[in-house]
Amino acid sequence: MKLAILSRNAKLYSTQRLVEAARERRHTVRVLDPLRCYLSIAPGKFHMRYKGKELSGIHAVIPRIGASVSFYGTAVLRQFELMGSYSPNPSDAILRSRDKLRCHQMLAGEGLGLPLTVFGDNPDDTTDLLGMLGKPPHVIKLNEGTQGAGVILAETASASRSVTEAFRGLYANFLVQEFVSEAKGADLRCFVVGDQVVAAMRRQAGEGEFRSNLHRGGTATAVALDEAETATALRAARVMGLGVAGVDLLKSKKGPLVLEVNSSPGLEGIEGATGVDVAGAIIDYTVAGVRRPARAPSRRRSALTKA
Ligand SMILES: Nc1ncnc2c1ncn2[C@@H]1O[C@H](COP(=O)(O)OP(=O)(O)OP(=O)(O)O)[C@@H](O)[C@H]1O
Ligand SMILES: [Mg+2]
Ligand SMILES: [Mg+2]
Repeated sequence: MKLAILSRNAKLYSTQRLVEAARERRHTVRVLDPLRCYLSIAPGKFHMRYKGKELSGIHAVIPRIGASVSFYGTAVLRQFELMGSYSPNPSDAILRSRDKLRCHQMLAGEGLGLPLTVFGDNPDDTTDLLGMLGKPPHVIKLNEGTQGAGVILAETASASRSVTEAFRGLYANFLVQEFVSEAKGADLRCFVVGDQVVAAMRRQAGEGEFRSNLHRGGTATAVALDEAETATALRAARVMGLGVAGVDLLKSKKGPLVLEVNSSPGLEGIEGATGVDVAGAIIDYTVAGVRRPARAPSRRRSALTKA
C-alpha cells in the first residue's frame, strides 16, 4: 500500500517510528512536509503537488500536524481526503479537538466527566464567572496551548482574577477550570487506536510542579487502566471522531475526568514507558481503514486502485 506521513520533520521520533513500522509491513511510505504541499481546487477536480511533482494514488495519509500549522495542515489533509486518500484522523476531527473549549462542550454533551470549566468574554463578568467555579485554586489555560505551556495554577481568588485579566488583555482565548487536587500532579495518557487503548502511562509531575507533561519534567510509568478509564478514553476519542488519539485523564473522586484529546500524540514517551509498538498499531489500523470501504471518510476513495 502507498502511505504518506504528513509531518514537518522526518527526523522526529514519532515520524521515524511510523516510517519504520510501515516499511516493516512492506508498505511504500514517504514523509511529506504539509507546508510544501500545494494544491488546486476546481469543481470535482483536486490536485496536489509536492516540490514540483504531482501527488496521486496515495491510499492513506497519517497526519502529524503540529498546533502551529493547524490551519494549513488540515487544509492539505482535507485535499487528500477529497482526492480519495484515507486518514485515521479526518481533518475536521483534528480541528475540533484542537479547540479545548469545543472539545469540552462536545464531551460534556455526551455525558463524559471533565473538570468544571468556565469561559467568558467581558471583564465586567469576571467576578461572577469565577464565582461559578467555586473556591480557588483554579487552573487557567490557553484554549490552544500544548505541552503544558499556557497552563497556570492560580491558588488565590486575586491570582485567578489577575491572570484572567492579563490573558484577556492579550486577546487570548482561554478557559478556567476547577483544580482537581485529588489527581496529585498526575494524569493518565491513554493512547487510543481504533476501538482499543493500545498503551497507557501515568505521568507524574516533578517536584513543585502541577503539570505532568513530560516536556515539563514529568516522569512516565506504564499503567493498567481500570474499566471506567478505558471506557472513558475510548468514548472521548469516538466523540471527537479520532481513530488515533492521546486522551488525557485525571483521576478524581467523581471518576475519570477528561482533560483533553490530542490528535497528534507523541510516540516517544508512550513507547518508552510501555514498550508497546504503538507505531505498528497505527499503521495496522490505517491499512485496515483503507480496506474497509464502509468506514472510509470519502466516497471518492473508490477512485483509487485496491492495494
Ligand atoms: N483542572 C486541572 N486540575 C489539575 N491538574 C490539571 C488541570 N488541568 C491541567 N492540569 C495539569 O496540567 C497538565 C497540562 O494541561 P493540559 O493537558 O490541559 O495542557 P496542554 O498544554 O494541552 O498539554 P498537552 O501537551 O498534553 O497537549 C495536565 O497534564 C495536568 O497534569
Ligand atoms: Mg493538548
Ligand atoms: Mg495535556
